[in-house]
Amino acid sequence: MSLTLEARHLGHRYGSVVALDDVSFVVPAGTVAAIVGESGSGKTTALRCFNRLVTPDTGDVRIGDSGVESEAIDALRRRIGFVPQTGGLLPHWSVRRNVMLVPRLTGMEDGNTAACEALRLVGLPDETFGDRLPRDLSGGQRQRAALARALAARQEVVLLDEPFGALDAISRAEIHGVFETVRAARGFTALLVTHDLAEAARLADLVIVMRAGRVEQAAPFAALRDAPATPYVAALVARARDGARAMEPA
Ligand SMILES: Nc1ncnc2c1ncn2[C@@H]1O[C@H](COP(=O)(O)OP(=O)(O)OP(=O)(O)O)[C@@H](O)[C@H]1O
Repeated sequence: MSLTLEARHLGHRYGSVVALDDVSFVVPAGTVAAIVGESGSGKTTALRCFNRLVTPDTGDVRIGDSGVESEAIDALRRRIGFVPQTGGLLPHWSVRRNVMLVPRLTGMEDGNTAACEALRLVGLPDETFGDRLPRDLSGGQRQRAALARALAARQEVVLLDEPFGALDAISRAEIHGVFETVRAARGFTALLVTHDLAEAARLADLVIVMRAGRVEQAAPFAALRDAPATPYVAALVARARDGARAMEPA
């Protein structure tokens, strides 16, 4: 089973900076949504409302049928997979110990099996990679291990904050494939922050375009491309198209 995610009229300020200004969207159960937008548009702040790293000044966030405020913060964070920008693996712990963390904390009876399953899904079998330290992995492998950690307790909701941003184009393409495999196997609901519209188009069913703390448009990529709601969305799509052309061989 997977769960619907919903942001309802979120508002948030950091001092005088308005980070979120009446942000609403729905991510249907079992789908992937990407929040895209330029630096400072409020993407990370919106994402962090879902695991209560940020408490919005106004509005509320719901996962399934309940508001996130109604659940103890630790319990909430353990049932939501989270992949931060840097992966967030503990550097002195082996890959296996990192991936086992949440299954252990939640007392999962088959935690070991679940962790090994997650590692196999992301293409890092425990026999080969379990004993390694994060520094002994490539950047792409580290982010795969971070993805395995976020899924090891069979989480139904996954939040990803620019998880592939620091990778080169080849590792990115590889991990996109891994993400799609994992998604097909698990059927979670995911919210992904990225500044890359092409990545959003590939991985997400719904693309939420943010600008200056507001949602400009939330729609499947094809709808953004064919019927952009604002000149900003049209410009973003045109820029992504030009970028894709520049990558093609001459
Ligand atoms: N802890 C903070 N204190 C003060 N201002 C903050 C804080 N976190 C974010 N901001 C400001 O709030 C606005 C939105 O930030 P946020 O990180 O949500 O944007 P973003 O779209 O995720 O940006 P990026 O792509 O650069 O990560 C920005 O103007 C940022 O400078």
